[in-house]
Amino acid sequence: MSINAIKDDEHISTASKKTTLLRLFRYLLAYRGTIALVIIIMLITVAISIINPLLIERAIDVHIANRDVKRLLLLVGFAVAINLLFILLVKIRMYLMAKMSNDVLVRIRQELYTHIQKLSFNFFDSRPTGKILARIIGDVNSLKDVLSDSVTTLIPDFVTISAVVVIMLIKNWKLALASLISLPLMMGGLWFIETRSHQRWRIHRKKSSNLNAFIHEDLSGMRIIQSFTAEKETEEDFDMLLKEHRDSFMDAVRINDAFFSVVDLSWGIGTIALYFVAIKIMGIGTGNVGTLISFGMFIGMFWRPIMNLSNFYNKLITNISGAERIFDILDTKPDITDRENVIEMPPIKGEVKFEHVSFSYDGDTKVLNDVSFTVKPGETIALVGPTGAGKTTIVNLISRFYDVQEGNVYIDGYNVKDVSIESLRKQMGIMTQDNFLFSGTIKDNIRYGKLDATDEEIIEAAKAVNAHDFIMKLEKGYDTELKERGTGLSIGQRQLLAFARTMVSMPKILILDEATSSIDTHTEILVQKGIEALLKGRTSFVIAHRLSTISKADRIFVIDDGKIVEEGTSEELLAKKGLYYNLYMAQFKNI
Ligand SMILES: Nc1ncnc2c1ncn2[C@@H]1O[C@H](COP(=O)(O)OP(=O)(O)OP(=O)(O)O)[C@@H](O)[C@H]1O
Repeated sequence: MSINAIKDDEHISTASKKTTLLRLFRYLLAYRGTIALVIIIMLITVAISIINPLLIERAIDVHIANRDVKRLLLLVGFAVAINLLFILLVKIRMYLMAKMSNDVLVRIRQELYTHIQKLSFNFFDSRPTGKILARIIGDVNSLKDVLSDSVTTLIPDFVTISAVVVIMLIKNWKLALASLISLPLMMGGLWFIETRSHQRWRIHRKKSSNLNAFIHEDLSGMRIIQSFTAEKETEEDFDMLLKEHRDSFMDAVRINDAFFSVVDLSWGIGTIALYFVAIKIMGIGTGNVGTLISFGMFIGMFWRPIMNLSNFYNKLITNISGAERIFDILDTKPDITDRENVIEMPPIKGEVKFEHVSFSYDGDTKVLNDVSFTVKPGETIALVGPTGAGKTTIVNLISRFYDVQEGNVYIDGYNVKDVSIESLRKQMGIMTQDNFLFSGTIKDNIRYGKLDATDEEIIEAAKAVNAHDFIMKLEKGYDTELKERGTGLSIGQRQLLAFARTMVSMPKILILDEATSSIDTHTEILVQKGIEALLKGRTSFVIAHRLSTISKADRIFVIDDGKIVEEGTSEELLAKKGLYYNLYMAQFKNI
């Protein structure tokens, strides 16, 4: 199943509901202290609410019946005091619960984020970003109520229900049974609804994810959409996804609404049964009307928590698919991981060797086919070739973003699979065409290359790649805040910043996918010089588009159809009159 499409529903590996729930509640274990405190508070509040009807019964049947005003006033005073305590305790409980459930959400979100960062390119190749975002933000949010309600509802309401049932049975078992007569009806009803509801909420979450992915892509590509005046087409897609989202919601919510009707109905039947048995069968009269009133209150105290529990159950069903989706990501293993007992790559010189490397992205089509080469430390290699030839794939394998299926990749004689990924990538500088700039200052963006770089190192790196002058012309220099993705800067300026970022990390091996976009001549010269500064003294692989880079390279690899078909300096290759000559003539003859 394709998951690399916005309109396709994701495939989620679904564990049983019980497993998902247990896993979710395991997060609460870290908060045992808070939970214990909340339970104590709840027990006190439950006790207070159970005492209330007993106080009323006593007030009516004893003190009012005996016209004992003094005792009645004492009783009222006691009732006010315990109910004020009740209000205070509820407030404390709400604070504790809100804090705990938020902390758990933060933890889950952090776990997800850290895990996603470890996932391989393969994971990102196959999913629109919006769908990943939907899980980190939306699905995690959906757990908030479930987590807090599980403590505030589950435990105390079970305690209340059990206590009320025991008291009712002790006081009058016939009335108790009459009140609870509709319990089987409710349970059957809820089971019937639940089996149908869960599936529908699962579908709804997938539709939300699709919509999210679409909006994310649409906003990221807004410039393109507007420049191609494709607003109408995207609007149609949006409408379609919105309709699916709405329909799936209506579908799910329709059946959920029945939840409360079932509980209401059962409550009503229980109340009618109570009064019917009490008055018609047992003939309870005016003498012990207090018992009847307190039973009426107990019935409420029995059904209200049942209502709460069904409400919780309802939320659980609505949101458990969110938890399933989160655990689905947490259970996704990165394809590229450190083997057991990997060693740390020592500081390298920069020799790169491919030995009979073949590679396929999908396990079917070979994108690289028996590629072998050795590059000496400090050499600059230009990779050229038609589009789709396999240039990017070669450089992706050097940094081990994917694992080769056949053959081996060695750096300084170390197989890249035998060293830790971190120690390998730390010594490489990778610059793609998308010079991604983050929101933050210019300084922060350059420092990204080496997190502990001093301001001096940053300025030195910027000077080396010719970025310093334009930075100093900005209003706040290195402290200028960049807008998202550096939209306030020109393309050339963004490139220079990306150069500085790589420069500061001082990599031994540099991988550069040279940008093709045309920039003004002045910046072009700066960029050109920036590239030269970057390449100096390190092994470099440049997917080269500029003639100047190509002609200055020590060697050129001409890639075609997953193979190195020609290799040599520009002059040597031109003399051969092969593929390079043709590419060169097609691209540069007018320069
Ligand atoms: N993530 C991927 N999943 C599946 N196939 C891919 C992936 N990336 C690239 N390919 C395929 O592998 C082949 C080589 O792609 P690659 O990006 O290495 O070519 P390239 O020479 O760098 O092309 P260009 O000059 O256009 O960037 C292409 O046929 C491409 O469609």
